[in-house]
Amino acid sequence: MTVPVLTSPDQVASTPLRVLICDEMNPGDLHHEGFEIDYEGNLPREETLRRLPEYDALITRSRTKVDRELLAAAGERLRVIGRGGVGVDNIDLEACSRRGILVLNAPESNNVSAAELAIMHLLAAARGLTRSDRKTRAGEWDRKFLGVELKDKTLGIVGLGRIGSIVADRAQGLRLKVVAFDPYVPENKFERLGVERAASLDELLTQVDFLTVHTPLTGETQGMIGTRELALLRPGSIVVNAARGGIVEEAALVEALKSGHLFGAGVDVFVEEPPTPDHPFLGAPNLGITAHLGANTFEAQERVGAEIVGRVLAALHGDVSRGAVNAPALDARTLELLGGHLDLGEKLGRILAQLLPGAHDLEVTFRGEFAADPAPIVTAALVGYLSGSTDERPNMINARALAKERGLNLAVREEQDSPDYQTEVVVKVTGGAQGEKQRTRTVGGTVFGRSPRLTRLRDYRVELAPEGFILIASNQDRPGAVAKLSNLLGTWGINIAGMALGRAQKGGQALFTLTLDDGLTPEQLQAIRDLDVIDSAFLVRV
Ligand SMILES: NC(=O)c1ccc[n+]([C@@H]2O[C@H](COP(=O)([O-])OP(=O)(O)OC[C@H]3O[C@@H](n4cnc5c(N)ncnc54)[C@H](O)[C@@H]3O)[C@@H](O)[C@H]2O)c1
Ligand SMILES: O=C(O)[C@H](O)COP(=O)(O)O
Repeated sequence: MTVPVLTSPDQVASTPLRVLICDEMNPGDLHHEGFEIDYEGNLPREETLRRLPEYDALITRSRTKVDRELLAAAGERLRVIGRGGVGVDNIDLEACSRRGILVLNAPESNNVSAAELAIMHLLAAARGLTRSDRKTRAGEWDRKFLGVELKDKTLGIVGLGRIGSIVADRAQGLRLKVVAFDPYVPENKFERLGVERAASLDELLTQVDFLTVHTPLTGETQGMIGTRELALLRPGSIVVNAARGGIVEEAALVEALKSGHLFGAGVDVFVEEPPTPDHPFLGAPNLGITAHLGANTFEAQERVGAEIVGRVLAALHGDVSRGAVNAPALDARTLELLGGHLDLGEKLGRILAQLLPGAHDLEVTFRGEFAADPAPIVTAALVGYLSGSTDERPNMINARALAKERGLNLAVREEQDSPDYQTEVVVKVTGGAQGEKQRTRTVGGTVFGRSPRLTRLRDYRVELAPEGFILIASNQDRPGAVAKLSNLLGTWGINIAGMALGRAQKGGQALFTLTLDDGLTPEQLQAIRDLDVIDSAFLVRV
């Protein structure tokens, strides 16, 4: 795979490349040959916008919103944006990609500090720190308050990534039992960390005394802890959010504190930062607040500065192997030859991520003759399999490294013969706890012209355009099943865009796959599962 060379060596030698750091960090040594780095700390936004056209790269933290306005102000010169930290939700990645701007982050540098802050919030809430501090300052010597011990209690972690894992380790040091919910992480990571795996979020919530969230803010995690979820927690629980504002719904959290259902809470992050003076958090009882300080330690900012400056300078020299968040980068010729297959690989990966997340093995089989080295199709399948579960936005540059970090083993097989199609790509994932029965899921596809087609789902042959929503239903092969299902979809006004039937043998288990123009509500999916002619049904989004 070829990555874009952002700057030719001649250019580097003749004109210094200019980098603007507009947010506060410890940028370390600013003298690097061939570069001019301006560190401005908290540069006012209008100044950033005014000066940006003179720079090749911009380095920010979460304070600076990299939106369309900023990109428009930047003009043509800006080619790299470095985020000194993990979360890139302040950056419009789509707009950056469209303008050909590479976005990098520094996800390794501040995770210890963020994890320690989460533990601090847990302890502070358990012992009523903010309440006692406020009262004592106001002249009230209140020694009646009774806190709770952490020892022998259970901590629930949502998101067992870099920070969640460190929190688990520190919590075990405090003699807490740790249970986590993270469907995207393989079993061996739970085993290595000595953390019990919860099969679902609800299962986690009902068995913990304390809850802390450490996921990125995605469509799936936004509001994932709301009124219903908080009610599932035991009375007297404590909730911590040092990840992103809105993962725990703000109004629901305030309500649960006011009603006394929660003993306390700690937050480091808000939906809108800084919060307005009338924000309901500010009057909520036993709620410890910090001003998005998770990464604010001397140590973290020293590491963040060195890491992001190093990555940005390397990228300006054409090395985008570390920290790339956006921009799949293949040369035009490979894209031309493999384009449809890359799209296919990503779609197969995305389908498998929904059928069997958290796998430990992913195997890709290539059948037939491909117009170019098919290796990038493996990367595309990884992009699809890993997307939606990490802040790092898997792409063609970082997907293999992310897979390695997650303990996802890769295998590739090539078969010369492709009996049914000119080429076929089959992707199989395997997951499950060590010593337990392993589950596998297989999907396959081919390309007609430049359009991907599904050719195989589990052990069944299908032929379907993988688009929109795919309903996968299995039943005993007998008359009437399709009619009952399509009638039901018809009563909900849901249009069937395509359909494929497959069966292992006459009268045996059959699988039908329908592509739908719209999704289904959980109730509609349940109604399908309840049909007497259906054994199981899943909906995947491609
Ligand atoms: N407060 C701060 O200053 C501060 C500092 C650093 C990071 N952060 C935030 O902390 C969060 C975690 O960072 P990280 O570096 O550990 O990220 P990470 O990508 O290493 O880990 C995130 C984990 O969340 C899991 N996940 C994703 N979607 C999920 C879902 N729907 N349900 C359960 N688990 C899910 C992923 O599988 C992954 O293991 C991010 O939101 C980041 O922005 C905050
Ligand atoms: O995502 C992150 O890295 C943290 O939220 C830290 O953000 P900050 O660099 O703006 O403190």
